[in-house]
Amino acid sequence: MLENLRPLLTKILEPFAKRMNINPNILTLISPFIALAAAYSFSKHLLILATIFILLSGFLDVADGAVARYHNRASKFGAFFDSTMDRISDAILIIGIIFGGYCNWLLGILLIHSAIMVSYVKARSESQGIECNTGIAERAVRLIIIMIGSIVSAICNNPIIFNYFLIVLMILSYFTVAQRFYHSYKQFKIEGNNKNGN
Ligand SMILES: CC(C)CCC[C@@H](C)CCC[C@@H](C)CCC[C@@H](C)CCOC[C@@H](COP(=O)(O)O[C@@H]1[C@H](O)[C@H](OP(=O)(O)O)[C@@H](O)[C@H](O)[C@H]1O)OCC[C@H](C)CCC[C@H](C)CCC[C@H](C)CCCC(C)C
Ligand SMILES: Nc1ccn([C@@H]2O[C@H](COP(=O)(O)O)[C@@H](O)[C@H]2O)c(=O)n1
Ligand SMILES: [Mg+2]
Ligand SMILES: [Mg+2]
Repeated sequence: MLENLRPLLTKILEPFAKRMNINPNILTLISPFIALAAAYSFSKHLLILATIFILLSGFLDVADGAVARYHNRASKFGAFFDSTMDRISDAILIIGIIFGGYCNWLLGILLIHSAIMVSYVKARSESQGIECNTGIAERAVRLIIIMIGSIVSAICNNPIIFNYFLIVLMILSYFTVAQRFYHSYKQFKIEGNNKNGN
């Protein structure tokens, strides 16, 4: 959904990437620790601070790729490491939200499950050679929903508002799983038909 913004983002991040001639894996590794700070902030009901940490963690997630590409350091391990750290960050954030009491354990489990399923379906599809960059609630969108929910809830001083945003997040995440599954199903079918000469 936000993939169209990538060229613009690459341009914006260029001056940063130019100056940061370091191993991009360092940025990738720092990101989950910042997510941990966000989770701790959620557990202490510091919603605005948590949002700032999510923004910073998300920034590192876009910066690692930008640095890797700018300095020709992009690697297959880097892509794998980036994706793995993102899954860890996703779970850490939700655990902090559960500890903060912004959702019950069932919604929390479903949020973690749906977030992991979104990228699992993509990863399995891509492992079979099918590109799967589709679906409404990719990671950036999921983080933005959490940030907006957190900020609105802080401004209105009403934790229930955050809970409503989390319910929407869970629904959109499972919807994305279905979108990616259907997309892959169609591609596998086309591939099968081509092989059979239909
Ligand atoms: C607060 C300050 C101290 C520091 C802040 C720095 C500022 C300069 C702000 C920077 C803003 C901005 C650049 C930060 C964006 C944050 C975040 C919302 C974006 C996170 O992007 C994730 C990224 C993931 O891509 P990646 O390839 O690394 O990882 C893939 C991912 O894990 C996939 O998972 P899934 O399938 O999607 O679930 C895996 O499958 C892949 O394998 C894996 O590779 O995505 C980047 C895509 C987009 C192009 C990003 C567009 C971002 C927009 C421009 C964001 C605008 C954000 C606004 C600033 C948000 C404001 C909200 C407000 C605070 C309420
Ligand atoms: N440590 C890393 C992180 C990322 N990459 C490369 O960037 C791609 C992801 O780009 P984002 O802008 O979305 O972060 C990833 O697929 C890798 O090619 C890397 O090499 N090393
Ligand atoms: Mg990244
Ligand atoms: Mg990432």
